[in-house]
Amino acid sequence: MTVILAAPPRPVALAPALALREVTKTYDGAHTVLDRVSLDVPGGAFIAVMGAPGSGKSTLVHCAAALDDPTGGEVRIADRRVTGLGEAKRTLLRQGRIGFVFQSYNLLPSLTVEENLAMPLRLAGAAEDRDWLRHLAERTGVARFLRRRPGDLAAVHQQRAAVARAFASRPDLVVADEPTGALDADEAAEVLDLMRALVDEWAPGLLMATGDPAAASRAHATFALEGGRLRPVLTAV
Ligand SMILES: Nc1ncnc2c1ncn2[C@@H]1O[C@H](COP(=O)(O)OP(=O)(O)OP(=O)(O)O)[C@@H](O)[C@H]1O
Repeated sequence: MTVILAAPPRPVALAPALALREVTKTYDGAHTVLDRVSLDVPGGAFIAVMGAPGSGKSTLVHCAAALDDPTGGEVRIADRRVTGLGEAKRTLLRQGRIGFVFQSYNLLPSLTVEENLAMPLRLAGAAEDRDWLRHLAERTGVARFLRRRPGDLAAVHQQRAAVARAFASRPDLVVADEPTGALDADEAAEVLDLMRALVDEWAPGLLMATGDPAAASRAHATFALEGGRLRPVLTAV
């Protein structure tokens, strides 16, 4: 019998995957990097934030993903207020509800690809779901590498595995910080197409920081971060 795995069921989300309200981040009491930034990332939306080096893209992503606390304003993930949560609750929220893709993959080198993919579910205390992990690995093109260690893989396959890991817990939100920064143009296109397809199929919100206009062009919408403020980038139709 052939078992066909459907896309993972998701409840209809009324709240956006991510809501930033008047988020401000000031370093050292003087250096304001984010200045009252508001942004909604609905489920099923791939949103890019572009900006020059040092404009605050990583700061924005870190505040959005509960890795850092804003100085002011509010962050909500799937209608859960993140701002003001204690570290233990924020860790639980990150493990269960947020997926991460970094420029340098950040796979655990001593674990196999399969163990890396299983890690988010394990950390979130969820039951192991081998059918889901197998489906995820096939969908992201890393099934043939499951027994290998990340260091044995080409860069593009490492990033595919990192994308798989980011979606493993069926998160509300995926954040990607320069996910193509270590890849050549063809590899970057491959990874971006994969991320876009997974957002379209599985409907988390995805917030990507990038300095690369070609990467941003794969998003549903793009914003520029300048002087601490976000402005929509209009694209030609
Ligand atoms: N922990 C910190 N303490 C003090 N200043 C910081 C800290 N983190 C970042 N900054 C400063 O905030 C500004 C924005 O940094 P951030 O890394 O968010 O920008 P970015 O757009 O992601 O840059 P890049 O593209 O070069 O990674 C920079 O001037 C940086 O030096």
